[in-house]
Amino acid sequence: RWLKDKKPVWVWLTAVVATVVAVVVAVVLIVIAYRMFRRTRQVAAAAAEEEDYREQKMFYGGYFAPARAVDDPMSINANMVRSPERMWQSPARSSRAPASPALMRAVASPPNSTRSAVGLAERHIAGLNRKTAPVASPSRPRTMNPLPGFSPALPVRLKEFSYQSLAEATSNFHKSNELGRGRSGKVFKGAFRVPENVDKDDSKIDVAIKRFDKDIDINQIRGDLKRKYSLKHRNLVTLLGYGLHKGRLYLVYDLMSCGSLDQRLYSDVETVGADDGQPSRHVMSWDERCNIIKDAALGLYQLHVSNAFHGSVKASNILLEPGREGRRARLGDFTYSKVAPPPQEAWTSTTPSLETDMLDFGALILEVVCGRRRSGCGVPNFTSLLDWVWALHAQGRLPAAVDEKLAGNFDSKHAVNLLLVGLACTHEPQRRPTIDEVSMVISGTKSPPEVATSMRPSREVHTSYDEIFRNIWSTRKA
Ligand SMILES: Nc1ncnc2c1ncn2[C@@H]1O[C@H](COP(=O)(O)OP(=O)(O)OP(=O)(O)O)[C@@H](O)[C@H]1O
Repeated sequence: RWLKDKKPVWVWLTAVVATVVAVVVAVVLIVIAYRMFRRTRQVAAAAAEEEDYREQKMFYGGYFAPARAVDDPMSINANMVRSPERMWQSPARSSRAPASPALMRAVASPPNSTRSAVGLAERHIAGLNRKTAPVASPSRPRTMNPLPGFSPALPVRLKEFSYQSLAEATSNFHKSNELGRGRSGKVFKGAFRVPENVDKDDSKIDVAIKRFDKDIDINQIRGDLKRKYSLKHRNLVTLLGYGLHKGRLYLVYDLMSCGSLDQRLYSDVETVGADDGQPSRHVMSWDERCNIIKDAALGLYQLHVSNAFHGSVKASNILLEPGREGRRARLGDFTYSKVAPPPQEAWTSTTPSLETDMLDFGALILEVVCGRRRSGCGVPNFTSLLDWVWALHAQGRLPAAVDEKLAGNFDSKHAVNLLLVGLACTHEPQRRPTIDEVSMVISGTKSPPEVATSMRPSREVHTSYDEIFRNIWSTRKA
């Protein structure tokens, strides 16, 4: 109609200018909205971090004190950081890949550098003391890595407990307080009284106390405890303290009220929380499984960037607690004894190291996705879960590995990604992905690696560290 009306040129010009202005205004508004959204997210993340640090500062009302100045046992592990273009690609990649020059400079910087976990903690606490704003403060530490949801750990000073206080906390290690049994001892539920909080709600601190068996050689762990520090992190079960009595070692940990992953994953009957007291059927949901894998990955990432390895990543060492949206997980049962793996010349594919952690973590991912144990997986003709999943992968039927109890209620693309990254962790050591790579696949910020069916590793490489550890343990006992 406009054309027919033969409007004068100035009308056309005005229309064009108005359109351009409208588009520019729209773009500006979108940019402003996006920046505000990002800013809100940053503030929320900073507030969560702030909360973490505040909690750390007042760690159980001062009963377990946060560390302030320590000989930093934690420094960024240069070997963990690689440039993105090198990820997945280099078959001949050295497991001790050289760090980027920037990182090498950071690592070479003086002790108490702001890049160490301790430095970060101290700077942060100092920042809090000055009541600085969460985001704007120049003294606030930056998170060390780009993983979504990750914040660095803080050091915690270990407390030494007398046998008397440990016995009192557990009613003399009464059977009714027993939480579980591992290869090296029993774990009991306990509670310490906090004298300064007698009239308050938090007058008791619930803990889990691991009592090592009498015949366990505790020298390695005892040496480890000389460091007197542990880590507090939302994805690690903090070691709070220890006790020694008549050659027996006791370790005191955060109590994780929902027990361990193996107890929940492999039992689909649950009495806890049933309204009528009758056992209720409960299958761990897909979202909960994804959260647990993510939490465990962030916990392991914290250890690996701290130059430590775990050495026993398995479902019984993933401990659970209630979260806002289902249970959340923490990686438990680690000590500092595993800081600084042996020199490279001394490595074999099975020497406990960051790489064996990755093998175990890959097996853990498969266990959670498939809802089956890594050995004795319950599939006819297969004992090893890894063998079964590799076989399905060879047939192009990976989704069939997902736990059938989920009755199809899962995101099949994400499930396949998890299975692929789990399989990639079972490659020979130097080709296994690192925990930062795995974490990115888990959080969906990176695609999984190519896993050709021909890449299936030899059986020796399949050997879980757990089995090796059992052998070492029995040799030691002998
Ligand atoms: N902090 C904790 N909070 C709650 N329960 C715990 C805690 N630590 C351990 N447990 C329970 O105690 C059980 C035994 O733990 P423990 O660490 O001794 O054994 P493990 O990891 O199975 O074997 P090991 O460490 O000897 O190889 C766990 O499976 C878990 O159910």
